[in-house]
Amino acid sequence: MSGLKITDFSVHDIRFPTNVTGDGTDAMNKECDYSAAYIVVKTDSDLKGQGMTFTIGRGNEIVVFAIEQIAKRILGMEVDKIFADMGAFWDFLVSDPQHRWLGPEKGVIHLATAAISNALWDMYAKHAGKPLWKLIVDFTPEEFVKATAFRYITDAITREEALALLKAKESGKKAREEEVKKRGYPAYTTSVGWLGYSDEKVKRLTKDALNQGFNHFKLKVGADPEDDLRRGRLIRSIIDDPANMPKGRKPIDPASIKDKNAGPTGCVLMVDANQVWDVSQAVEYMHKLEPLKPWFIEEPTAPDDAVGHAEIRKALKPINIGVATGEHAHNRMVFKQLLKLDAIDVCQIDSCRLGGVNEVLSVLLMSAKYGVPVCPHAGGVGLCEYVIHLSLIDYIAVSGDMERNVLEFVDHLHEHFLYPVSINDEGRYNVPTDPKGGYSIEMFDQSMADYAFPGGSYWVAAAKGEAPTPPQH
Ligand SMILES: C[C@H](O)[C@@H](O)[C@@H](O)[C@H](O)C(=O)O
Ligand SMILES: [Mg+2]
Repeated sequence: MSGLKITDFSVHDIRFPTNVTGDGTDAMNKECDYSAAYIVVKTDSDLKGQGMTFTIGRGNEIVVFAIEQIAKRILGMEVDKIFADMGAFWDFLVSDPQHRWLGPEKGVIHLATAAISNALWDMYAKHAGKPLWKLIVDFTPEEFVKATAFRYITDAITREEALALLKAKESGKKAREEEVKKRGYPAYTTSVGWLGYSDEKVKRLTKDALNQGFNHFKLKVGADPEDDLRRGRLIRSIIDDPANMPKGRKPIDPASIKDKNAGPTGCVLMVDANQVWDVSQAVEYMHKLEPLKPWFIEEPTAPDDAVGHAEIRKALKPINIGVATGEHAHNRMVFKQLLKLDAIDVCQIDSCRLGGVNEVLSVLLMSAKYGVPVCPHAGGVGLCEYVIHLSLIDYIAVSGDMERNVLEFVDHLHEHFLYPVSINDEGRYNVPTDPKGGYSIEMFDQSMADYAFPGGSYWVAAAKGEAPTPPQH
Protein backbone atom coordinates (compact mmCIF):
# COMPACT_ATOMS: atom_id res chain seq x y z
CA MET A 1 0.00 0.00 0.00
CA SER A 2 1.35 3.40 -0.97
CA GLY A 3 -0.75 5.41 1.51
CA LEU A 4 -0.95 8.22 -1.07
CA LYS A 5 -3.77 10.70 -0.82
CA ILE A 6 -5.33 13.17 -3.23
CA THR A 7 -4.10 16.50 -1.97
CA ASP A 8 -4.99 19.01 -4.67
CA PHE A 9 -6.22 19.56 -8.19
CA SER A 10 -6.15 22.26 -10.84
CA VAL A 11 -8.71 22.74 -13.60
CA HIS A 12 -7.93 24.49 -16.90
CA ASP A 13 -9.99 26.07 -19.67
CA ILE A 14 -7.98 25.35 -22.82
CA ARG A 15 -9.23 26.39 -26.23
CA PHE A 16 -7.65 25.93 -29.63
CA PRO A 17 -8.62 28.29 -32.46
CA THR A 18 -9.73 25.62 -34.94
CA ASN A 19 -12.47 27.95 -36.16
CA VAL A 20 -9.92 30.05 -37.99
CA THR A 21 -9.18 27.20 -40.41
CA GLY A 22 -12.65 25.62 -40.52
CA ASP A 23 -11.37 22.40 -38.92
CA GLY A 24 -14.09 20.44 -37.19
CA THR A 25 -17.03 22.11 -38.96
CA ASP A 26 -20.24 20.33 -39.88
CA ALA A 27 -23.84 21.15 -40.81
CA MET A 28 -24.83 21.75 -37.17
CA ASN A 29 -21.58 22.99 -35.65
CA LYS A 30 -20.55 25.70 -38.07
CA GLU A 31 -17.99 27.36 -35.88
CA CYS A 32 -15.99 25.46 -33.34
CA ASP A 33 -12.87 26.03 -31.33
CA TYR A 34 -11.82 22.60 -30.13
CA SER A 35 -11.54 22.89 -26.35
CA ALA A 36 -10.65 20.89 -23.30
CA ALA A 37 -11.95 21.26 -19.78
CA TYR A 38 -8.85 19.73 -18.27
CA ILE A 39 -8.02 18.56 -14.75
CA VAL A 40 -4.75 17.64 -13.11
CA VAL A 41 -5.32 15.60 -9.95
CA LYS A 42 -2.38 15.72 -7.55
CA THR A 43 -1.21 13.50 -4.69
CA ASP A 44 1.32 13.84 -1.90
CA SER A 45 3.92 12.36 -4.29
CA ASP A 46 4.91 12.90 -7.93
CA LEU A 47 1.98 10.75 -9.03
CA LYS A 48 -0.62 12.78 -10.94
CA GLY A 49 -3.64 11.99 -13.04
CA GLN A 50 -4.68 14.00 -16.08
CA GLY A 51 -8.17 13.98 -17.52
CA MET A 52 -10.31 16.13 -19.77
CA THR A 53 -13.62 16.42 -21.45
CA PHE A 54 -14.25 18.00 -24.83
CA THR A 55 -16.34 20.99 -25.83
CA ILE A 56 -16.33 23.21 -28.91
CA GLY A 57 -15.60 26.52 -27.22
CA ARG A 58 -18.11 28.77 -25.51
CA GLY A 59 -19.35 27.12 -22.33
CA ASN A 60 -16.06 25.38 -21.62
CA GLU A 61 -15.83 27.57 -18.52
CA ILE A 62 -19.14 26.12 -17.28
CA VAL A 63 -17.71 22.60 -17.49
CA VAL A 64 -14.54 23.79 -15.75
CA PHE A 65 -16.68 25.11 -12.88
CA ALA A 66 -18.59 21.82 -12.65
CA ILE A 67 -15.33 19.85 -12.57
CA GLU A 68 -14.09 22.02 -9.71
CA GLN A 69 -17.28 21.37 -7.73
CA ILE A 70 -17.14 17.59 -8.16
CA ALA A 71 -13.37 17.38 -7.63
CA LYS A 72 -13.68 18.98 -4.19
CA ARG A 73 -15.37 15.76 -3.10
CA ILE A 74 -12.30 13.62 -3.83
CA LEU A 75 -9.76 15.67 -1.86
CA GLY A 76 -8.21 13.62 0.91
CA MET A 77 -9.21 10.27 -0.56
CA GLU A 78 -6.60 7.47 -0.51
CA VAL A 79 -5.61 6.45 -4.01
CA ASP A 80 -5.07 2.76 -3.15
CA LYS A 81 -8.66 2.55 -1.95
CA ILE A 82 -9.89 4.20 -5.13
CA PHE A 83 -7.83 1.88 -7.36
CA ALA A 84 -9.02 -1.18 -5.43
CA ASP A 85 -12.61 -0.48 -6.48
CA MET A 86 -12.92 1.88 -9.43
CA GLY A 87 -16.58 0.88 -9.77
CA ALA A 88 -17.35 2.14 -6.27
CA PHE A 89 -15.40 5.33 -7.00
CA TRP A 90 -17.52 5.96 -10.11
CA ASP A 91 -20.72 5.38 -8.12
CA PHE A 92 -19.43 7.93 -5.63
CA LEU A 93 -18.76 10.48 -8.38
CA VAL A 94 -22.28 10.25 -9.84
CA SER A 95 -24.10 10.06 -6.52
CA ASP A 96 -23.64 13.41 -4.87
CA PRO A 97 -27.06 13.95 -3.30
CA GLN A 98 -27.32 17.48 -4.72
CA HIS A 99 -25.22 17.55 -7.90
CA ARG A 100 -27.17 14.52 -9.14
CA TRP A 101 -30.19 16.74 -9.62
CA LEU A 102 -28.33 18.59 -12.37
CA GLY A 103 -28.29 15.47 -14.56
CA PRO A 104 -28.74 12.79 -13.61
CA GLU A 105 -25.80 11.40 -15.55
CA LYS A 106 -26.12 13.76 -18.50
CA GLY A 107 -25.20 17.27 -19.59
CA VAL A 108 -22.51 19.44 -18.04
CA ILE A 109 -22.43 17.51 -14.78
CA HIS A 110 -21.72 14.25 -16.61
CA LEU A 111 -19.03 15.82 -18.81
CA ALA A 112 -17.39 16.92 -15.57
CA THR A 113 -17.69 13.42 -14.12
CA ALA A 114 -15.95 12.10 -17.23
CA ALA A 115 -12.95 14.40 -16.84
CA ILE A 116 -12.44 13.36 -13.22
CA SER A 117 -13.10 9.67 -13.72
CA ASN A 118 -10.68 9.62 -16.66
CA ALA A 119 -8.04 11.45 -14.60
CA LEU A 120 -8.23 8.76 -11.93
CA TRP A 121 -7.97 6.00 -14.55
CA ASP A 122 -4.96 7.83 -15.98
CA MET A 123 -3.41 7.99 -12.51
CA TYR A 124 -4.16 4.31 -11.86
CA ALA A 125 -2.50 3.25 -15.13
CA LYS A 126 0.56 5.40 -14.47
CA HIS A 127 0.77 4.00 -10.94
CA ALA A 128 0.66 0.48 -12.39
CA GLY A 129 3.29 1.38 -15.03
CA LYS A 130 1.03 0.36 -17.90
CA PRO A 131 -0.85 2.16 -20.66
CA LEU A 132 -4.54 2.34 -19.72
CA TRP A 133 -5.64 -0.28 -22.28
CA LYS A 134 -3.10 -2.77 -20.92
CA LEU A 135 -4.14 -2.15 -17.32
CA ILE A 136 -7.70 -3.09 -18.22
CA VAL A 137 -7.09 -6.00 -20.58
CA ASP A 138 -4.96 -7.53 -17.80
CA PHE A 139 -7.96 -7.42 -15.45
CA THR A 140 -9.59 -10.72 -14.63
CA PRO A 141 -13.19 -10.91 -15.86
CA GLU A 142 -14.27 -10.39 -12.25
CA GLU A 143 -12.16 -7.22 -11.94
CA PHE A 144 -13.51 -5.96 -15.26
CA VAL A 145 -17.11 -6.45 -14.16
CA LYS A 146 -16.39 -4.78 -10.81
CA ALA A 147 -15.16 -1.68 -12.67
CA THR A 148 -18.23 -1.51 -14.93
CA ALA A 149 -21.30 0.68 -14.31
CA PHE A 150 -24.29 -1.70 -14.25
CA ARG A 151 -27.02 0.35 -12.63
CA TYR A 152 -30.03 0.74 -14.99
CA ILE A 153 -28.72 -1.66 -17.66
CA THR A 154 -29.18 -5.09 -16.13
CA ASP A 155 -32.26 -5.58 -18.32
CA ALA A 156 -29.84 -5.50 -21.27
CA ILE A 157 -26.88 -7.32 -19.73
CA THR A 158 -26.45 -8.81 -16.28
CA ARG A 159 -23.18 -9.07 -14.39
CA GLU A 160 -23.33 -12.85 -14.92
CA GLU A 161 -23.77 -12.48 -18.68
CA ALA A 162 -20.91 -9.98 -18.79
CA LEU A 163 -18.70 -12.36 -16.84
CA ALA A 164 -19.50 -15.23 -19.20
CA LEU A 165 -18.82 -13.02 -22.23
CA LEU A 166 -15.45 -11.90 -20.85
CA LYS A 167 -14.47 -15.43 -19.78
CA ALA A 168 -15.17 -16.69 -23.27
CA LYS A 169 -12.65 -14.15 -24.60
CA GLU A 170 -9.92 -14.91 -22.04
CA SER A 171 -7.99 -17.56 -23.94
CA GLY A 172 -7.58 -15.45 -27.11
CA LYS A 173 -6.47 -12.25 -25.38
CA LYS A 174 -2.74 -12.78 -25.69
CA ALA A 175 -2.87 -13.62 -29.40
CA ARG A 176 -5.10 -10.61 -30.13
CA GLU A 177 -2.76 -8.33 -28.20
CA GLU A 178 0.19 -9.56 -30.26
CA GLU A 179 -1.72 -9.21 -33.51
CA VAL A 180 -2.89 -5.66 -32.93
CA LYS A 181 0.56 -4.58 -31.77
CA LYS A 182 1.92 -5.88 -35.04
CA ARG A 183 -0.78 -4.64 -37.43
CA GLY A 184 -2.20 -1.60 -35.65
CA TYR A 185 -5.91 -0.90 -35.14
CA PRO A 186 -8.05 -0.03 -38.21
CA ALA A 187 -8.83 3.66 -38.64
CA TYR A 188 -10.82 6.07 -40.77
CA THR A 189 -10.25 9.72 -41.45
CA THR A 190 -12.71 12.59 -41.03
CA SER A 191 -10.15 15.29 -41.70
CA VAL A 192 -10.71 15.27 -45.46
CA GLY A 193 -14.31 16.38 -45.42
CA TRP A 194 -15.10 19.09 -42.87
CA LEU A 195 -17.97 21.23 -44.09
CA GLY A 196 -15.91 24.43 -44.12
CA TYR A 197 -13.29 23.05 -46.52
CA SER A 198 -13.14 24.07 -50.20
CA ASP A 199 -13.40 21.41 -52.93
CA GLU A 200 -9.73 21.97 -53.68
CA LYS A 201 -8.80 21.22 -50.08
CA VAL A 202 -11.07 18.16 -49.94
CA LYS A 203 -9.39 16.85 -53.07
CA ARG A 204 -5.87 17.42 -51.81
CA LEU A 205 -6.56 15.97 -48.37
CA THR A 206 -8.30 12.91 -49.82
CA LYS A 207 -5.25 12.15 -51.96
CA ASP A 208 -2.97 12.69 -48.97
CA ALA A 209 -5.10 10.37 -46.82
CA LEU A 210 -5.02 7.66 -49.49
CA ASN A 211 -1.25 7.92 -49.51
CA GLN A 212 -1.19 7.66 -45.73
CA GLY A 213 -2.90 4.28 -46.14
CA PHE A 214 -6.49 5.17 -45.18
CA ASN A 215 -9.30 3.31 -46.92
CA HIS A 216 -12.31 4.69 -45.00
CA PHE A 217 -13.27 8.37 -45.41
CA LYS A 218 -15.99 10.44 -43.75
CA LEU A 219 -17.73 13.43 -45.29
CA LYS A 220 -19.87 16.02 -43.53
CA VAL A 221 -23.29 16.42 -45.11
CA GLY A 222 -26.70 17.94 -44.41
CA ALA A 223 -26.38 21.59 -45.37
CA ASP A 224 -27.28 21.20 -49.05
CA PRO A 225 -27.87 17.99 -51.02
CA GLU A 226 -26.36 19.33 -54.24
CA ASP A 227 -23.18 20.36 -52.45
CA ASP A 228 -23.05 17.03 -50.67
CA LEU A 229 -23.41 15.11 -53.91
CA ARG A 230 -20.71 17.18 -55.57
CA ARG A 231 -18.28 16.82 -52.67
CA GLY A 232 -19.10 13.15 -52.20
CA ARG A 233 -18.60 12.43 -55.91
CA LEU A 234 -15.31 14.27 -55.76
CA ILE A 235 -14.08 12.03 -52.95
CA ARG A 236 -15.49 8.92 -54.60
CA SER A 237 -13.79 9.79 -57.92
CA ILE A 238 -10.45 9.80 -56.08
CA ILE A 239 -10.85 6.83 -53.77
CA ASP A 240 -12.51 4.59 -56.37
CA ASP A 241 -9.82 5.13 -59.01
CA PRO A 242 -7.24 2.32 -58.99
CA ALA A 243 -4.71 4.74 -60.49
CA ASN A 244 -4.76 6.72 -57.23
CA MET A 245 -3.90 3.78 -55.02
CA PRO A 246 -0.53 4.25 -53.37
CA LYS A 247 2.26 2.18 -54.85
CA GLY A 248 2.80 -1.17 -53.22
CA ARG A 249 -0.62 -1.16 -51.57
CA LYS A 250 -2.35 -4.46 -51.84
CA PRO A 251 -5.78 -3.94 -53.41
CA ILE A 252 -8.55 -4.60 -50.90
CA ASP A 253 -11.06 -7.10 -52.11
CA PRO A 254 -14.40 -5.24 -51.83
CA ALA A 255 -16.11 -8.58 -51.26
CA SER A 256 -14.06 -9.05 -48.11
CA ILE A 257 -15.48 -5.87 -46.61
CA LYS A 258 -18.62 -6.87 -44.83
CA ASP A 259 -21.75 -4.71 -44.59
CA LYS A 260 -20.14 -1.85 -46.38
CA ASN A 261 -20.71 -0.09 -49.67
CA ALA A 262 -17.08 -0.52 -50.68
CA GLY A 263 -16.09 0.84 -54.08
CA PRO A 264 -14.02 -0.97 -56.73
CA THR A 265 -10.75 -0.31 -54.88
CA GLY A 266 -12.22 -1.46 -51.57
CA CYS A 267 -12.45 2.09 -50.23
CA VAL A 268 -15.46 3.08 -48.14
CA LEU A 269 -17.26 6.42 -47.70
CA MET A 270 -19.32 7.38 -44.68
CA VAL A 271 -21.41 10.52 -44.16
CA ASP A 272 -22.24 12.50 -41.03
CA ALA A 273 -25.15 14.95 -40.62
CA ASN A 274 -24.59 15.95 -36.97
CA GLN A 275 -28.30 15.84 -36.03
CA VAL A 276 -29.75 18.35 -38.52
CA TRP A 277 -32.84 16.41 -39.64
CA ASP A 278 -36.22 15.27 -38.39
CA VAL A 279 -36.80 11.57 -38.93
CA SER A 280 -38.66 11.83 -42.25
CA GLN A 281 -36.25 14.49 -43.54
CA ALA A 282 -33.36 12.15 -42.81
CA VAL A 283 -34.91 9.38 -44.85
CA GLU A 284 -35.77 11.67 -47.73
CA TYR A 285 -32.36 13.37 -47.77
CA MET A 286 -30.46 10.09 -47.62
CA HIS A 287 -32.36 8.81 -50.63
CA LYS A 288 -30.89 11.80 -52.48
CA LEU A 289 -27.39 10.81 -51.33
CA GLU A 290 -27.86 7.16 -52.31
CA PRO A 291 -25.56 7.54 -55.39
CA LEU A 292 -22.66 8.14 -53.00
CA LYS A 293 -23.18 4.64 -51.58
CA PRO A 294 -22.20 5.50 -48.03
CA TRP A 295 -21.69 2.69 -45.51
CA PHE A 296 -23.64 4.69 -42.94
CA ILE A 297 -25.30 7.97 -42.13
CA GLU A 298 -24.05 9.22 -38.78
CA GLU A 299 -26.22 11.23 -36.39
CA PRO A 300 -29.16 11.62 -38.79
CA THR A 301 -31.39 13.10 -36.08
CA ALA A 302 -31.57 14.07 -32.39
CA PRO A 303 -29.06 12.03 -30.39
CA ASP A 304 -31.55 10.94 -27.70
CA ASP A 305 -34.16 9.76 -30.17
CA ALA A 306 -33.64 6.00 -30.16
CA VAL A 307 -37.05 5.34 -31.75
CA GLY A 308 -36.29 7.84 -34.52
CA HIS A 309 -32.97 6.16 -35.26
CA ALA A 310 -34.71 2.79 -35.41
CA GLU A 311 -37.21 4.15 -37.96
CA ILE A 312 -34.49 5.70 -40.08
CA ARG A 313 -32.49 2.49 -40.01
CA LYS A 314 -35.47 0.46 -41.13
CA ALA A 315 -36.26 2.91 -43.94
CA LEU A 316 -32.69 3.00 -45.25
CA LYS A 317 -32.05 -0.74 -45.12
CA PRO A 318 -33.46 -1.38 -48.61
CA ILE A 319 -30.95 1.07 -50.08
CA ASN A 320 -28.13 -0.47 -48.03
CA ILE A 321 -27.26 2.55 -45.93
CA GLY A 322 -26.61 1.89 -42.26
CA VAL A 323 -27.08 4.15 -39.23
CA ALA A 324 -24.37 5.17 -36.79
CA THR A 325 -24.60 7.34 -33.70
CA GLY A 326 -23.26 7.91 -30.22
CA GLU A 327 -21.00 10.96 -30.00
CA HIS A 328 -23.85 12.79 -28.26
CA ALA A 329 -25.36 9.75 -26.51
CA HIS A 330 -24.86 10.94 -22.99
CA ASN A 331 -25.04 7.77 -20.98
CA ARG A 332 -25.26 3.97 -21.08
CA MET A 333 -29.07 4.10 -20.92
CA VAL A 334 -29.24 5.83 -24.31
CA PHE A 335 -27.00 3.13 -25.81
CA LYS A 336 -29.15 0.45 -24.16
CA GLN A 337 -32.17 1.81 -25.97
CA LEU A 338 -30.39 2.15 -29.31
CA LEU A 339 -29.21 -1.44 -29.04
CA LYS A 340 -32.45 -2.95 -27.79
CA LEU A 341 -34.42 -1.18 -30.52
CA ASP A 342 -32.06 -2.36 -33.27
CA ALA A 343 -31.54 1.29 -34.09
CA ILE A 344 -27.86 1.29 -35.06
CA ASP A 345 -25.37 -0.57 -37.22
CA VAL A 346 -22.39 1.12 -35.60
CA CYS A 347 -21.97 2.23 -32.00
CA GLN A 348 -19.96 5.43 -31.61
CA ILE A 349 -19.08 5.80 -27.97
CA ASP A 350 -17.52 9.04 -26.83
CA SER A 351 -14.74 8.77 -24.25
CA CYS A 352 -15.75 11.82 -22.27
CA ARG A 353 -19.44 12.36 -22.95
CA LEU A 354 -20.08 9.02 -21.33
CA GLY A 355 -18.98 9.45 -17.71
CA GLY A 356 -15.48 8.08 -18.28
CA VAL A 357 -13.97 4.61 -18.57
CA ASN A 358 -16.39 2.81 -16.22
CA GLU A 359 -19.42 3.72 -18.29
CA VAL A 360 -17.57 3.01 -21.54
CA LEU A 361 -17.00 -0.54 -20.29
CA SER A 362 -20.79 -0.89 -19.84
CA VAL A 363 -21.40 0.09 -23.46
CA LEU A 364 -18.60 -2.13 -24.81
CA LEU A 365 -20.19 -5.09 -23.04
CA MET A 366 -23.72 -4.30 -24.23
CA SER A 367 -22.54 -3.77 -27.83
CA ALA A 368 -20.67 -7.07 -27.80
CA LYS A 369 -23.77 -8.84 -26.54
CA TYR A 370 -25.97 -7.24 -29.21
CA GLY A 371 -23.36 -7.84 -31.92
CA VAL A 372 -22.92 -4.19 -32.90
CA PRO A 373 -19.37 -3.00 -33.72
CA VAL A 374 -17.98 -0.14 -31.65
CA CYS A 375 -16.25 2.59 -33.68
CA PRO A 376 -15.57 5.38 -31.18
CA HIS A 377 -16.01 9.06 -31.93
CA ALA A 378 -12.76 11.00 -32.06
CA GLY A 379 -13.41 14.30 -33.85
CA GLY A 380 -12.11 16.83 -31.34
CA VAL A 381 -9.04 17.49 -29.26
CA GLY A 382 -7.56 14.65 -27.21
CA LEU A 383 -10.25 12.19 -28.26
CA CYS A 384 -8.00 10.18 -30.59
CA GLU A 385 -5.50 9.94 -27.73
CA TYR A 386 -8.23 8.52 -25.46
CA VAL A 387 -10.11 6.23 -27.80
CA ILE A 388 -7.29 4.09 -29.11
CA HIS A 389 -7.18 2.69 -25.56
CA LEU A 390 -10.91 1.97 -25.62
CA SER A 391 -10.84 0.22 -28.99
CA LEU A 392 -7.94 -1.93 -27.82
CA ILE A 393 -9.91 -2.93 -24.73
CA ASP A 394 -12.86 -3.74 -26.96
CA TYR A 395 -10.83 -5.86 -29.37
CA ILE A 396 -8.57 -7.67 -26.92
CA ALA A 397 -10.94 -8.29 -24.00
CA VAL A 398 -14.55 -7.77 -25.05
CA SER A 399 -15.69 -8.22 -28.65
CA GLY A 400 -12.58 -10.05 -29.88
CA ASP A 401 -13.22 -8.53 -33.30
CA MET A 402 -11.66 -5.67 -35.26
CA GLU A 403 -12.78 -6.92 -38.66
CA ARG A 404 -15.80 -4.63 -38.87
CA ASN A 405 -14.31 -1.78 -36.88
CA VAL A 406 -12.71 1.47 -37.87
CA LEU A 407 -11.64 3.99 -35.28
CA GLU A 408 -12.06 7.65 -36.17
CA PHE A 409 -8.91 9.67 -36.73
CA VAL A 410 -8.71 13.43 -37.14
CA ASP A 411 -5.38 15.00 -37.85
CA HIS A 412 -5.59 17.94 -35.50
CA LEU A 413 -3.77 19.15 -32.38
CA HIS A 414 -1.83 15.97 -31.52
CA GLU A 415 1.32 18.07 -31.14
CA HIS A 416 0.01 19.35 -27.80
CA PHE A 417 0.13 15.94 -26.14
CA LEU A 418 3.10 14.19 -24.52
CA TYR A 419 1.95 10.79 -25.77
CA PRO A 420 0.26 11.55 -29.10
CA VAL A 421 -1.38 8.93 -31.27
CA SER A 422 0.28 7.91 -34.51
CA ILE A 423 -0.84 6.14 -37.66
CA ASN A 424 1.20 3.46 -39.43
CA ASP A 425 1.69 3.32 -43.21
CA GLU A 426 -1.38 1.13 -43.60
CA GLY A 427 -3.57 3.86 -42.15
CA ARG A 428 -3.99 2.08 -38.80
CA TYR A 429 -3.47 3.39 -35.28
CA ASN A 430 -0.24 2.30 -33.62
CA VAL A 431 -0.69 0.75 -30.19
CA PRO A 432 0.45 3.05 -27.34
CA THR A 433 3.09 1.25 -25.33
CA ASP A 434 4.78 3.83 -23.10
CA PRO A 435 4.43 2.61 -19.49
CA LYS A 436 4.42 6.23 -18.30
CA GLY A 437 1.72 7.31 -20.74
CA GLY A 438 -1.38 6.29 -18.72
CA TYR A 439 -4.47 7.30 -20.71
CA SER A 440 -2.27 9.38 -23.15
CA ILE A 441 -4.07 12.61 -22.28
CA GLU A 442 -1.28 14.61 -20.67
CA MET A 443 -0.75 17.98 -22.40
CA PHE A 444 2.45 19.97 -22.59
CA ASP A 445 2.64 22.78 -20.02
CA GLN A 446 3.52 25.19 -22.81
CA SER A 447 0.38 24.31 -24.79
CA MET A 448 -1.74 24.75 -21.68
CA ALA A 449 -0.18 28.14 -21.05
CA ASP A 450 -0.48 29.33 -24.65
CA TYR A 451 -4.08 28.26 -25.19
CA ALA A 452 -5.52 28.90 -21.70
CA PHE A 453 -8.68 30.95 -22.18
CA PRO A 454 -8.84 33.93 -21.98
CA GLY A 455 -5.42 34.66 -20.48
CA GLY A 456 -3.10 32.45 -22.57
CA SER A 457 -0.68 34.11 -24.96
CA TYR A 458 -2.65 33.06 -28.06
CA TRP A 459 -5.96 34.47 -26.82
CA VAL A 460 -4.41 37.67 -25.50
CA ALA A 461 -2.91 38.25 -28.94
CA ALA A 462 -6.21 37.31 -30.62
CA ALA A 463 -8.08 39.90 -28.55
CA LYS A 464 -5.70 42.51 -29.95
CA GLY A 465 -6.16 41.18 -33.49
CA GLU A 466 -2.54 39.98 -33.51
CA ALA A 467 -2.91 36.21 -33.22
CA PRO A 468 -0.61 34.09 -35.36
CA THR A 469 -2.38 31.99 -38.03
CA PRO A 470 -2.79 28.43 -36.76
CA PRO A 471 -1.21 25.65 -38.83
CA GLN A 472 -3.16 24.80 -42.04
CA HIS A 473 -3.75 21.29 -43.23
C1 LIG B 1 -17.93 19.64 -34.06
C2 LIG B 1 -17.16 18.38 -34.26
O1 LIG B 1 -15.99 18.63 -35.01
C3 LIG B 1 -17.98 17.29 -34.95
O2 LIG B 1 -18.21 17.69 -36.26
C4 LIG B 1 -17.24 15.98 -34.91
O3 LIG B 1 -17.11 15.59 -33.61
C5 LIG B 1 -17.90 14.95 -35.77
O4 LIG B 1 -19.23 14.79 -35.57
C6 LIG B 1 -17.20 13.62 -35.87
O5 LIG B 1 -17.87 12.65 -36.12
O6 LIG B 1 -15.98 13.60 -35.71
MG1 LIG C 1 -19.90 12.83 -35.97
